[in-house]
Amino acid sequence: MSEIPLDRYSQPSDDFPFTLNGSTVVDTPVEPLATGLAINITPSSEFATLTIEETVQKLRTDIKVGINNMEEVQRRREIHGSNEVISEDDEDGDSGAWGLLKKFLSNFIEDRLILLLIGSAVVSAILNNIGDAISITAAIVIVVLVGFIQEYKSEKSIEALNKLVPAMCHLIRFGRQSHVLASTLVPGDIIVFRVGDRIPADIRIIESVDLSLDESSLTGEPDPVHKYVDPVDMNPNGVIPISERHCIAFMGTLVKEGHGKGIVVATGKETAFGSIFQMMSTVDKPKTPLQLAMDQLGKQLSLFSFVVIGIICLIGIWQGRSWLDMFQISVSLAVAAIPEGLPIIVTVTLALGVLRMAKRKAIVRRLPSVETLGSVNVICTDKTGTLTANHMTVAKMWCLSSMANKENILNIASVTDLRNYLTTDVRKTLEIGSICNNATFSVDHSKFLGNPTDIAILEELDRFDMVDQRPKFDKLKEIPFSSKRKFMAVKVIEKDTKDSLVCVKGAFEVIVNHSLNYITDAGKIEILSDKDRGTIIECANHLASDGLRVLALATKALANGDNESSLETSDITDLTFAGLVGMRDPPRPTVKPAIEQLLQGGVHIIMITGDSPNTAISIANQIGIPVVDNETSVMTGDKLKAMTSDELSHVINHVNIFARATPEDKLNIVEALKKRGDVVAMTGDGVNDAPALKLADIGISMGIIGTDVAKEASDMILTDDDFSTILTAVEEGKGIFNNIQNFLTFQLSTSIAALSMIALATALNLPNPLNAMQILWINILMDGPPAQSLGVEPVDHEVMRKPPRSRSEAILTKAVLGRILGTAICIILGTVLICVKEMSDDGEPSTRDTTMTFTCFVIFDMFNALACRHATKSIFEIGLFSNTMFNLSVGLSLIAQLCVIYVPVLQHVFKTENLSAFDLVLLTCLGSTVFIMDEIRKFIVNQYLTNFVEQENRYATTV
Ligand SMILES: Nc1ncnc2c1ncn2[C@@H]1O[C@H](COP(=O)(O)OP(=O)(O)OP(=O)(O)O)[C@@H](O)[C@H]1O
Ligand SMILES: [Ca+2]
Repeated sequence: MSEIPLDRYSQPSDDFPFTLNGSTVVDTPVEPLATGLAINITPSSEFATLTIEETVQKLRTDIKVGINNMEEVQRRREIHGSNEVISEDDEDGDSGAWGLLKKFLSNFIEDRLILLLIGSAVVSAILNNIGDAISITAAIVIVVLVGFIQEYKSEKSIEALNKLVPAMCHLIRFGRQSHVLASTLVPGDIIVFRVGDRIPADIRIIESVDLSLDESSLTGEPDPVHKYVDPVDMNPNGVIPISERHCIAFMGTLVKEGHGKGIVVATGKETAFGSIFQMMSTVDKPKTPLQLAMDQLGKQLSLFSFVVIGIICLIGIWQGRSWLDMFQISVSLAVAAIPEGLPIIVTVTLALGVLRMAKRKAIVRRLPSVETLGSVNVICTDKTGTLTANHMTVAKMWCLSSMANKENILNIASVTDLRNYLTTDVRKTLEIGSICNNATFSVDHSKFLGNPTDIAILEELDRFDMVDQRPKFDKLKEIPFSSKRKFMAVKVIEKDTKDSLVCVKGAFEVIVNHSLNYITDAGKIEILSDKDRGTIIECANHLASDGLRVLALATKALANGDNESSLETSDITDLTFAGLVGMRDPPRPTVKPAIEQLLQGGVHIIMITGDSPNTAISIANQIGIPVVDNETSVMTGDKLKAMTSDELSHVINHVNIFARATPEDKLNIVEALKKRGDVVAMTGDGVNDAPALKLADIGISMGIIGTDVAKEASDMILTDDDFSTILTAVEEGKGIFNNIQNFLTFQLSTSIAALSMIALATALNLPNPLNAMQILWINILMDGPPAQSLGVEPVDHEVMRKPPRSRSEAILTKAVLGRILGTAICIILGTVLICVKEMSDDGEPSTRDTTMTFTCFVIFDMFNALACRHATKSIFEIGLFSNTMFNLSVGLSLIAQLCVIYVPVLQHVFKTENLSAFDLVLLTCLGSTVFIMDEIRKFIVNQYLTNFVEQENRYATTV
């Protein structure tokens, strides 16, 4: 049974057609939909009208503790099934051996060519040509079997793709909260959710704080919907439409704002999403551009082959050959020449590539993205957590009064006893840092959990012999940190003294602008002069140029006893400045080499960060992002906002850093780049990043710190949040494309050679060099395992030295076509040579003659496959044994070929006879010419390329 997690790559949330025929789906049973299917009433329509108490009672659960009995959980799972949406397609497709057999048999009927072959077997039988009839039947079964196995494999690998991103949720059960797989939920479970989460089941909301959900995946309505806990009035006319169930959070929708809590009322198929999905499963999965191109190529080739075969057939009959013979040859030729396996091999190659990428920490959510990856020429990346480790430590501190200027910055890392430096302003700075803080110590993990910036401050307290100040205070209100505001503030009241104050920490520009006073080393409060402001900014910039993230800390005393829980952004004025802290977040060690390779491959890299320009430049220098000139290469968010999209696209070519940028700026950046025709990859993790991730050609989200919203909007997820994984993915993307080109070369050259040879023989009125069975055999080699194994050729790391492929570039480039024709000509000449030599003795095609010709062709083709493993590199460079699948399938094909020649039963079927060892050696020598020829071509190409690169380098050094 194949589960379809909501993340199913083939079902992007934005274009998954929940709106059928323009009308929004509403789950009333009365209205059958255009597809002829009515949607069932789902439990949420009833629960929407119940109060919280009624819901709790009905589902026998507890708001605080959740379900408190494992047996009960199991019982409910047995009744309702696991919380997964399963498509009906897969359900009956998997109903055991019978389902498989049915599928297998349907292959005989669906393929018209196979039907024709069956027809010809029947005709042979009627004409008493039993031998022929049996052989053809055997051949048909083999052909269909090979195709069937491949198709099965392709389906299996696509199913595996669907399971790559399991949905998770925060569950309360047995009185504890835990992070679990969404598939484990049962009705009655209590769930908490917050901004960025995806709703894991249909949930009756019992707590809602500023809660609004994006239900577009369900209703097609783009605006977020507010949700609250009050029940909906009963609807006398029947069922309440989905859009009016404002106390229900539906499975698959996304939390856009706020947070909440709720009781699971329906899971899996019983959810609104599930009931709609069941209908949708009949809708065709979208194909990737490459698959479409392959389909088209297949159609063109079919048409071409049909015309050629038609002509061959007519000429043959006109020449007076047996029409049954001609019919059989033509149909076999059609089976062989038409690369019907092509689309499947492409799909399998893409799917296997995606699985390989997943092992290397990049999960591609949509198949077409694999192709786009190879064309990416601009990567926009976040700094914190992607380029850097996201592990912050306080490296330096500075206070105005006790340290005066940038010469006296306190270097925390190099001081052994920090207690000696604990002046009042330093103490205040740290106190504010611990009060304005959301990190918590987890005894379970024996470390701090929360925002790395917050953690860094708490971790430093010990060395100053200080303790967390939060237990002394009651928190009244918080303005949470946001990348847009760039500060965080809390209003607290001291428990003992009832002193009320505001503590703020954030980007130094913001804090300094809102500061009126500063605190001295003796604890007095003095007016902050403009000169002082200048000094602070100078020191902050000095810290930043060292690659540190700089935060300023400030406070503001309120009236004693002020316990009103209100705090607005406008209250953050007239602050008292305390000090600066500089935090180090070291670059990930893997990033520098990755950037070097990407730059070599002509990829433009842009860092987008909320940190200050100096911090960004310093980090860029450390990891090798070129900053040619601090004026043109670095742009701040303010400057960016003042520009139009057109203006931006004119200058963006030179920009490598956007500093003090907000997630909203990312959208403008992507737009400007796309305007230039760039193929853009953009990283992101927050809810605000989603629009930019969607707009980018490849939206990349972070597996660890990313929100569900960002993941949903993205095309690819980095499970380790590491920038260098993007390189891996781009590399794989390019590699997969090359592999596809390579097996295309192999298939098409074989196909053209076979077709031309028969056409030639017919046109020249010579006997047919290959009989129907032999042609079908060649078809199996060509469409089957050897071709498939070319698709899993390991990636050659040198692909990164070539520039990104243009998106409009055809798969069959001139170079590829040249290779195909060259190879085909070589095979034809060689095989015709053998054929003519063998037939020259008596002019009649004996069994030996066709055996020789047939074996010659097969050996040629295996050498051809070997040559096709790489477009430009010698086989000895890539290693004869680097593709085990290939060696295995070619080895087995050759053994099978020997069986066909030497095993008596098969001799009968294929009309072959024993060949001498000398014959085999001769054929091998001849067959290897196609390989040798290609090696020579590669040598010449490489020679030319090296010269070219040398010239380029020489040019680069002279400039
Ligand atoms: N938890 C926090 N509390 C207060 N201020 C913070 C906090 N985190 C960051 N800042 C301040 O806001 C600035 C911008 O941080 P922000 O988190 O927006 O950067 P970012 O966009 O995450 O960085 P990047 O794009 O490199 O990942 C920082 O330079 C810092 O001064
Ligand atoms: Ca074929």
